[in-house]
Amino acid sequence: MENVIEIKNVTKNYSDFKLDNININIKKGFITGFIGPNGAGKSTTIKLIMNLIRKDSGLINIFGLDNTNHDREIKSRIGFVYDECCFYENLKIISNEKVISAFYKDWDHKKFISYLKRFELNPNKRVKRLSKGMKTKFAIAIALSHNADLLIMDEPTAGLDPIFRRELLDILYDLIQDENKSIFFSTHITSDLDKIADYITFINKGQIVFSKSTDVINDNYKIIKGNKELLSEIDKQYIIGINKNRYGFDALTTNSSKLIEKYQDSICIENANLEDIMVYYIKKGEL
Ligand SMILES: Nc1ncnc2c1ncn2[C@@H]1O[C@H](COP(=O)(O)OP(=O)(O)OP(=O)(O)O)[C@@H](O)[C@H]1O
Repeated sequence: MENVIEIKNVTKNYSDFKLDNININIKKGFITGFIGPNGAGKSTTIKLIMNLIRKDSGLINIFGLDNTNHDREIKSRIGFVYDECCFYENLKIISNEKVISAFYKDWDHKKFISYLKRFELNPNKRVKRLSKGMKTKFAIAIALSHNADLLIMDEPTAGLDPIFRRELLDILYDLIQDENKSIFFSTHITSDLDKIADYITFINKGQIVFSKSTDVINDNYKIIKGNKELLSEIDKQYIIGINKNRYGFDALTTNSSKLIEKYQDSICIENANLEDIMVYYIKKGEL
């Protein structure tokens, strides 16, 4: 399967943080969600992909091209949404379009106007007068209006109301039906990813915990529950993280079949969602 982004052995050092020799492959034609707790390194990774900061070592290829040597060419094919997007605050939305559209050879004015209507954004409003959510909608409208092959978004749904969030997920889902388009976005709202992501990359403390398809995740990650007696007995090699409570424990495992075989009726099993997986990996608990 073709990769649209390849991150190979990339390291970035800050005074009290290290993005530590990370490797990520983002598949062409799919939606990949990027998850991890605050300060895990998501924005740093995205800034490195977008060549906004300099890496200390490693390689980043986008569309098969080195992202530092082919900066302009690559960026013209990416729709990018992030918090510190640099629009012209004093200009109206429609005047921003005139400036920004010049950067993209495939700019589609009609599409942009239709997104403004759909997102209920007044083209004559100055950017500085937009609310946080409206600014994000404006950034999304821009990102969607130049026929980009790849959408990269850093927490695009933060600050959006649930109705628009749903609409955005529908737009992203429709977009990906064209198998040549790819989407990579970070979010803390893991339920959004439960709905639409094909792959998940999970980062913690500057290291990649895993990159897996959502099918593999759904099939393999389970929450098991048992009582206090079982807690002392259970084979800890099959447990990723554990949460003890008054009655016993619940724990994350990728080996539920082994545990069922061993403990049969003493445990009960539930599916784990992405939030469970993140929480149990990070708060591993005392095994
Ligand atoms: N310019 C910088 N100088 C020094 N440290 C930085 C700089 N930018 C980011 N960091 C540090 O890098 C670490 C990772 O930050 P990053 O913004 O990548 O995390 P994140 O996963 O996006 O977090 P969040 O979910 O809170 O947005 C943090 O400890 C942060 O303080």
